[in-house]
Amino acid sequence: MKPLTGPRTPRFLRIFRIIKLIFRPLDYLENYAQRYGDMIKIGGDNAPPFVYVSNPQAIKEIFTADPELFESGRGNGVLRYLVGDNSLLMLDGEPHQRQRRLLMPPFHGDRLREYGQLICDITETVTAEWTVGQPLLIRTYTQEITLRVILQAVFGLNQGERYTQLRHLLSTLLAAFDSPLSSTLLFFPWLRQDWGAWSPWGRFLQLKQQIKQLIFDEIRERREQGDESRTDILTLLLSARDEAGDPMTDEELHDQLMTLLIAGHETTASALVWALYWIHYLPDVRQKLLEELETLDAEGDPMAISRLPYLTAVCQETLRIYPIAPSTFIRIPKSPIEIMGYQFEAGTALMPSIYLVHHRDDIYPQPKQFKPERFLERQYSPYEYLPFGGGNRRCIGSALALLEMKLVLATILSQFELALTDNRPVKPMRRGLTIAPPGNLRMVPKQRRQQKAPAMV
Ligand code: HEM
Repeated sequence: MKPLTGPRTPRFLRIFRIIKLIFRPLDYLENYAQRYGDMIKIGGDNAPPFVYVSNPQAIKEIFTADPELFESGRGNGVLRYLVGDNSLLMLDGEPHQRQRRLLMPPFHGDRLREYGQLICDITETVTAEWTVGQPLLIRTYTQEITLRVILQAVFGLNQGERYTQLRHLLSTLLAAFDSPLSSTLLFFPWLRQDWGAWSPWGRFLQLKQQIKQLIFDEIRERREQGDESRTDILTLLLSARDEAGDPMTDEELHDQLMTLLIAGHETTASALVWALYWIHYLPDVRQKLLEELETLDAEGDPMAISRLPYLTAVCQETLRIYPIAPSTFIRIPKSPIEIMGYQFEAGTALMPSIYLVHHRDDIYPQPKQFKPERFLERQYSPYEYLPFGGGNRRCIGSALALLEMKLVLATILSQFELALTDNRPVKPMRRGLTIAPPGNLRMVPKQRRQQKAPAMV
C-alpha cells in the first residue's frame, strides 16, 4: 500500500490553517501540492482525514466507481442552511438519482434552446441602463442577468411583485457570504449565533424565512391554478409522483427550488465576471472574439453563437484557470476502499481538487497563463478538465451555464466597447464556498457599438 502524506499541524495551530483556507484558498492548495504531490492528506489523527486528490487517474476511479460506494450529502452539511434538508445536494443513493432524473431534462436539449433568446433579451434589458463613460460594478450586472434567467427557468416568472421581492431578497441573502470575512460563517459553526437582525447569522435566517414564505406562496398559488401547460421547472415538479404515487410536499419543493436558484446563478455570475475580465485584460483575446462574432450570419439563431469555437474556448479557459468551485463535492466511502494503490478508511473525505488538476503543468503547459487556444489544439478527458465536477454528481446546470456565458458575452461585446478601469492583474478571492473575482471589479463602457447582437435580429 502506498503511504499518504500531508501536513502534520499541531492542534493549536489548526485554526491558522483554516484561516489560510478561507483567506488564501489557492495558495493553501498550491503550497500543499508542491510539498505533498497529488494526494494530500489533511488531519486524520482522531477522525478520518480529508484528502485532496489531483491525480486524473484517481479522479477517474472515483467518478466511475459505483455511486453506492460513496456518500456526498453528508459532506454538504454546511449548505443545508441555504437549501434545506431535502435538497438534491443533501441526498444520496436512490433518492438522489430519482431527483436528478427529474431535474435534468429542463437543463438539456430543446428546453435549453428555449432559453437562448431569453438570455439575449435579459442581457439587453439589464445593460440598457449602462451609460457611456460611467464606471460600473460589473458583478452587479452579471448577477442580475443570471438571477433573472434562473427565476424564469424555475418559476416562469419575469414580472410582478413576488418576482421583484424574490430577486431582491435572494441577492441580499447571498451578499451575506460575499467576502472572505463574511464567509467565515460557513467554516466556524460557533459564529452562527442568532442574535436577531443585528447579528449576521440572525439577519441571514430572517432573509431565508422571508424567501421561504414567498416560495410557499408561489407553490400554493400554482397548486390552486393547476395549469399544466406551463413549461417551467416548478410546474414539472408539481406533477412529479414518487413510487407510492405521492406528490412532493411543499417543503421538498421549496428545497429543490432554492437549490436551483442558488446553484444556478451565483456561479455563472462569477464565471461571467472572470470572462469579461480576461477578454478586456488581454486585447488579443477581445480582438479575436470580435472577429469571430462578425462571421455570424445576421439572421443566425442564438444556438449558432453557442457553437463558435473561439468563444467556446474562451469560456472553457475561463473555467479552467480559476474554476468557480475549487473542489467538487466531497466523496465519502461507506467502507474501506482502494484507489490507485492507496487505501482509504470508511469516512475519509475525498475531494477531487478541480483547481489543482487545472494547474498541472504536465496537462496544461504554462498553467498560469490564459490561453484559450489550448482548447482548440487538444481535447482533455473529463478527469483532466472538470469545472463542473463529474460522475453521478456532475453539475446538472453545466449546459445552461455555458450557453449563458456565451450568449451574454456575445451580446455585450456586440453592443458595447468596454474597458477595465484598472489594468492591474486581479486576484481571485473567496466568496462563500466558491472562488470569485473581487466584487468591486469595475468596467467602463467606452462607447456603444453599431453592431446589433446577432441573436437579437
Ligand atoms: C459556471 C457555472 C457553474 C459551475 C462552475 C458549477 C459547478 C458545479 C460543481 C463543481 C458541482 C459539483 C459536482 C461534483 O461534485 O461532481 C455542481 C453541482 C451542481 N450544480 Fe452547478 N455549476 C454551475 C452552474 C450551475 C447552474 C446554472 C445550475 C442550475 C440549475 C447548477 C446546479 C447544480 C446542482 C443542482 C448541482 C448538484 C448536483 C448533484 O448533487 O447531483 N449549477 N456544480
